[in-house]
Amino acid sequence: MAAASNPPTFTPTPEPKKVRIALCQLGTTVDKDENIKIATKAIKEAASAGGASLVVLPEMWNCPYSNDSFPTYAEDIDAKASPSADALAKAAAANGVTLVGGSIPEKSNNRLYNTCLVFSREGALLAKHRKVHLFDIDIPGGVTFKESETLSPGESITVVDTDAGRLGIGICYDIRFPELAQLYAQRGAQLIVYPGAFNTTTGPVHWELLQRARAVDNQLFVAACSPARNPDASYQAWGHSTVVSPWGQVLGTIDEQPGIVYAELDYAEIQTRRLNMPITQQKRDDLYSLVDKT
Ligand SMILES: NC(=O)CC(=O)C(=O)O
Repeated sequence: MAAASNPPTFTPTPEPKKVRIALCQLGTTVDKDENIKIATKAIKEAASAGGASLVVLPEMWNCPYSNDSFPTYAEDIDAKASPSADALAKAAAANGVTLVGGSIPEKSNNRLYNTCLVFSREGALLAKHRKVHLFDIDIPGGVTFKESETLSPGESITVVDTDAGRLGIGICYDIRFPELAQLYAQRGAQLIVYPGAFNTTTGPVHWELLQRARAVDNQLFVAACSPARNPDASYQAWGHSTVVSPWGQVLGTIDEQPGIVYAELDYAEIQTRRLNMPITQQKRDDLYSLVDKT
């Protein structure tokens, strides 16, 4: 039997617990300051009225989703010149929530990235994930988009321990790559969070399907948070922010309008599903394996 080239077992996860998650499906405008206000208000509502301890924002929540916008709305996070990051840190601390801050265009060393920031309940920056797989597609009669015209891909993957569990982070198109989710599962992620903005061509067919597939393949929770649809925008977001259980059940979802989706995540379900159906022990490392190159 050939030796497996990567560890066959899961990294131990933090203690199972229950977490109330809120996905804020924000309506974005062309006005960045206004978008920051909208996001701040939604985080407050999710924490106070909604009782969430984990709050998630959508992909590119501070700007329109377009290659024209990314360079002009981009902020330098490392240089601490980021009003959006500052607002997120403050909102996480003011409301005492773990915050997966969707994504914003980031500028760094003459490059642009599609970047997600994760903050602790105290407002400390815990992780920064740059979208690894850029969204370059051309579907005639449907949607054509080429993020690589303006953006560069991230070069690392992100698993982060938070008060709301061990989270794997991906951004939108990253969800289409099952190996990434599998690596996150191997590293003990309990929940994979995908800020994302599918569209009216791919969304109806693939959005929920991919979330349920990643959840069932890896027997963990998946949450994907979209912007609301703006009829005036050049890119028509699908909306439908959704939370899925390790059994592939939709725990919460919404249509394309602005709103907040809530769900209870009971992390004990992960262990139950893996005990009941031990696919990670049953996989054939002698026939195939996933290579972790990070
Ligand atoms: N916007 C994306 O990154 C991905 C998307 O819309 C799709 O995969 O479809």
